Amino acid sequence: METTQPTATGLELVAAGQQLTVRVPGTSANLGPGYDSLGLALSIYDTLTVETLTTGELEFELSGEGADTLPRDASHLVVRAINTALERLGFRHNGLKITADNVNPHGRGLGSSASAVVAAVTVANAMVPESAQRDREWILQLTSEMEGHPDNVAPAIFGGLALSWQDSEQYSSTRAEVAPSVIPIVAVPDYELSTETARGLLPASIGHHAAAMNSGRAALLIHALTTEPRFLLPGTEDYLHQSYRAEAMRPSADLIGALRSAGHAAVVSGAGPTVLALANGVQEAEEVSALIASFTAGNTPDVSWRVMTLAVDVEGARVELHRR
Ligand SMILES: Nc1ncnc2c1ncn2[C@@H]1O[C@H](COP(=O)(O)OP(=O)(O)O)[C@@H](O)[C@H]1O
Ligand SMILES: N[C@@H](CCOP(=O)(O)O)C(=O)O
Repeated sequence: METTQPTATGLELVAAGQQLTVRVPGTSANLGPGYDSLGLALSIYDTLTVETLTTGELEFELSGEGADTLPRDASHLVVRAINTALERLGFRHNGLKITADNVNPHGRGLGSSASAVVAAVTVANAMVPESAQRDREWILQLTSEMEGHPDNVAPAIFGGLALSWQDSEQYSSTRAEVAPSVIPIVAVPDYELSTETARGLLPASIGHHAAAMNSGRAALLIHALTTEPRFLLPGTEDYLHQSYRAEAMRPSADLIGALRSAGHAAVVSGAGPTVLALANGVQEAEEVSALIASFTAGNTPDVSWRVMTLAVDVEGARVELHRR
């Protein structure tokens, strides 16, 4: 336990004795050509419960992913995000108990940090009196600022397929409905790659030809995901980021190459190194899983993979319990 001292000047104290639980989906961003703009909410959930205390202390009960490595003090991402959100709302707390059960693997390209800040800001917003609470657009704005890009936080907040964009410092997002036959399959390797490192591998600019090619594929991808999934393979071709990052995730890049050569729409999930395949129907999903198993057994013997057939989450972040 450590004593916390959030900035006190002019801030109101939130009511003590509150307990709030939020369940937040993991997300896969980019989906190939949708760099920093497209993201899909996935049926893999972290659960965060926050209790407001009167002791001025921070208490932690962490289980699952990161339980052994995450800090148990004010530097914990969830505490930092709660403090920032409360301050923006004009409030502060006098101690918190954080209980987190994390399922989403960290540093793998499934938006774990985005899910953590969305959960934290959603909880902070629910902690203040109703008259001071803000809407989900405000949560989108603040969490996009924290992450530096909106493509993971938007689907984590709203669920489904999020199409996000930025005007100067203003972030916006809208949602599209994914065709019911589309099945996401993820292959999560045992090695990590931080988003910050992966972003550092990208060039400062790209040529007009690549930009034009990417625009066409991004437009096609929306149509493929929502209306005609038979176009998923060409729709997931990317010209902006994957090739620059491939050397930092060679086993994942090789698996993507094998899946695409066999006709399956496979991409780097977020900044990697998880591989996301988008199958059109159950039969293709089974073929994808079988190909992942045989390819990884024969070609990436030093890497162990966790393969999950998931669903598209359509709810987004949900406050499940709200007691005062
Ligand atoms: N639930 C969480 N609670 C606290 N910190 C988290 C949580 N999830 C992620 N993080 C932090 O974010 C880092 C991973 O972020 P990042 O490199 O962006 O990868 P990812 O693709 O998983 O979002 C973790 O190493 C950890 O420091
Ligand atoms: N558009 C971002 C997405 C990062 O996603 P993450 O799940 O790896 O955090 C990027 O490609 O850098």
